[in-house]
Amino acid sequence: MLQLTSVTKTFGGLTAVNDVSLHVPEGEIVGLIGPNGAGKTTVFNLITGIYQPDNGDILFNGKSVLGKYTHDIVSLGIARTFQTIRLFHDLTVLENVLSGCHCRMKSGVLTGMLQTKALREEERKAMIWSLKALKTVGLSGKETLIAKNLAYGNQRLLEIARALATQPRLLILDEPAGGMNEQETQQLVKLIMQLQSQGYTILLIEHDMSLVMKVCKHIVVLEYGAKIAEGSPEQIKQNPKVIEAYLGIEEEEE
Ligand SMILES: Nc1ncnc2c1ncn2[C@@H]1O[C@H](COP(=O)(O)OP(=O)(O)OP(=O)(O)O)[C@@H](O)[C@H]1O
Repeated sequence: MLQLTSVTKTFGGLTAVNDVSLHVPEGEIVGLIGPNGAGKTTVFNLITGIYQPDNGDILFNGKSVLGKYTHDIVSLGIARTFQTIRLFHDLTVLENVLSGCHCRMKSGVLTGMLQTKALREEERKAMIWSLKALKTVGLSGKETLIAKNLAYGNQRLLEIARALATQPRLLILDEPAGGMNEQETQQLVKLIMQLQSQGYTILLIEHDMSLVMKVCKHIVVLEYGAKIAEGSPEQIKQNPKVIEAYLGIEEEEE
């Protein structure tokens, strides 16, 4: 479904992503891990059109997304969440999810002013999708709450619901368990597996290794922008380069 081929991105003299190739097959959950500053979020920003690579190509369902605007990439079926929660904090839970439906609505300013039947039908569908997305992530009953008043873990789930409301085929999650407690993380594991069983393909950045090892079939490891390993959770756990990359960090922190 998603194929990155020899993708490189530099910022001034820094090579944030160095000749990275990775493949996310349809229906699978692929993990992207690596120490801080390894280039993981930059890879997400390249896939979603926030940055353009200096070299390489990014194909989604066989077609290059290079040069496309982020909103066009969302329309193609790629949705993401962010490492730092980016909600409309003063809007309700439901309004936040409805905002995700916007990319699927065709009505313009004129139909909006005229309140046409087509617009009302689109709004009805957006409402159905939004309620469905909230139900999927377990936030039914919280529709009228103001987003900023939700517990932190629920704000992360709301971000996932908003991403689902764009009706994606590929969901990319940037540290979805960040800041979650143990119980919230367990629920998240269940949700991610449930999303896969519903047909979503998932690419995941996560520092919580037990979550990554539980949900991912395939894991790609970056260090200093370059891919140093990839394989099954078992292969990754035993890979000397990966162990060294992570042990190196622990030693530095001591
Ligand atoms: N817009 C930018 N301008 C300059 N440097 C950047 C920019 N974005 C990222 N970088 C640098 O690129 C490198 C990779 O950053 P990136 O955020 O992709 O890493 P990461 O693996 O996601 O890290 P973390 O786990 O801490 O989120 C870092 O050295 C970072 O400082």
